[in-house]
Amino acid sequence: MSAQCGKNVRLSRIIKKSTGKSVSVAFDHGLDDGPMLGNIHPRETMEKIIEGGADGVLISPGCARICNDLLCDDNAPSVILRLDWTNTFRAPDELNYEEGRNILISDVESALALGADAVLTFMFIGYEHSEVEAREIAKNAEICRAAARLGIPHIMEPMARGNAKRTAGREMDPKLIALHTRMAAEIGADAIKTDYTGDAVSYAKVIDGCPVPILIAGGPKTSSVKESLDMVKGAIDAGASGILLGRNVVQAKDPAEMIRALRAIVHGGEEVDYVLKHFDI
Ligand SMILES: O=C[C@H](O)COP(=O)(O)O
Repeated sequence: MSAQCGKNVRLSRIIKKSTGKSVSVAFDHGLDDGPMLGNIHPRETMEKIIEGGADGVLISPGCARICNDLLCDDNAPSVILRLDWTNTFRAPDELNYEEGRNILISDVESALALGADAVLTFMFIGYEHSEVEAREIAKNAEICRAAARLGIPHIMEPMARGNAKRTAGREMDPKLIALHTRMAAEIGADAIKTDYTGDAVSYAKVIDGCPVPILIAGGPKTSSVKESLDMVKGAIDAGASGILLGRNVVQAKDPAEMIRALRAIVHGGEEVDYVLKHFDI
């Protein structure tokens, strides 16, 4: 029971009790994709994330060290530590891999030592060779058991990727998202970060079939700010427990102001038009 107490306390720092929602930022791109707009100088971006008032921030073990003093600030977000690395997002366009590869780079004990309030791992489904998918499940089950022993929430990030005919190009397919989010919940996820389907009606069905909180992932920066706000509003209207957005925050004109705008929608229940009018985003 005491380990569950630890999970509850830590998860409440990320998904706030007052609204049942979270505005968290994914800032782990350097680990898989290297330097890019928004992460060239990690400490500068982290200062913006803190200024905006994010509830949680997803970072790599290295970034937890680089930003250690910033993460001790009064208003610093909770740390969600990424425990795995992947080349899935670079393949196949950059390196011509047939399929992505994924591997653990840290563990739950190390995450606690770095100050994490939660750990997070990918759970890819849909690779051509089913043993890769099986390894993904085994990886998540292993981390899940360690997290349960040590009282730290395990957020799983299930995603339909790979070249297999049954998943290729179907990342936002409501049936696949319903499948992998439910699988993650049944393995033991405390919360889930995953793709949005693109509309509130189909997402409400995903959420209805998933017994643990879902935070949406953002994906590439949208062509307009309104598009990303519409995505967030749709997910919240569908019953999502919040957001764990990356590029649409860290590549925004002003990431701090973007976080404040997102908080108005997610925690404040504001409409997109109101936010566009009242925030300089
Ligand atoms: O899942 C990977 C990263 O957390 C990316 O986040 P993003 O797609 O919202 O930029």
